[in-house]
Amino acid sequence: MIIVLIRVPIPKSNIYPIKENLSPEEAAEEYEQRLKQLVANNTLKTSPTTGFAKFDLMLVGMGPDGHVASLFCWHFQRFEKQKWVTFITDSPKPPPPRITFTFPLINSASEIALVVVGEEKADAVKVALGEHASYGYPLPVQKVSPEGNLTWFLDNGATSRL
Ligand SMILES: O=C1O[C@H](COP(=O)(O)O)[C@@H](O)[C@H](O)[C@H]1O
Repeated sequence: MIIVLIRVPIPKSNIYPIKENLSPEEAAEEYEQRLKQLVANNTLKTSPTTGFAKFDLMLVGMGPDGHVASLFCWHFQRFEKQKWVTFITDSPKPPPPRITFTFPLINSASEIALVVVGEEKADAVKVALGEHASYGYPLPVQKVSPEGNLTWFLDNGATSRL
């Protein structure tokens, strides 16, 4: 992400990196408070529907297991309803400790671009977008539902099983 950000004219002061010297729990709390400050000083809008911060656009990826952000299938964080930012210490994909936006925050966005590249993600894409495909449980990616448009950007590998 840093590689992307240094190529676009975003002022450094508009980039909010995760504080890596804190524990995951502290870092998640600190990040949530920073977002709330941005709402308080009108830098970020609030969704009138949910009361969570409302980003104009979120760029979201998906793992081969259908996880988005760091919201994984068999982890309770995907069901968080109150917090804006949460943490995980046993992510199945390295690194184990991570912090992540929660679904209520993600889904308060105006627009989401879901960018999925690679054949290893084709099964999860089929479950999310194909007819009658299912693993028998909903994948986190199937819970991505912004207040405005959700647009998928897929390469040939990711669509190979549709
Ligand atoms: O762990 C993660 O993986 C997904 C997918 O990553 P990708 O490099 O295969 O596109 C990513 O979207 C997510 O933000 C990250 O936490």
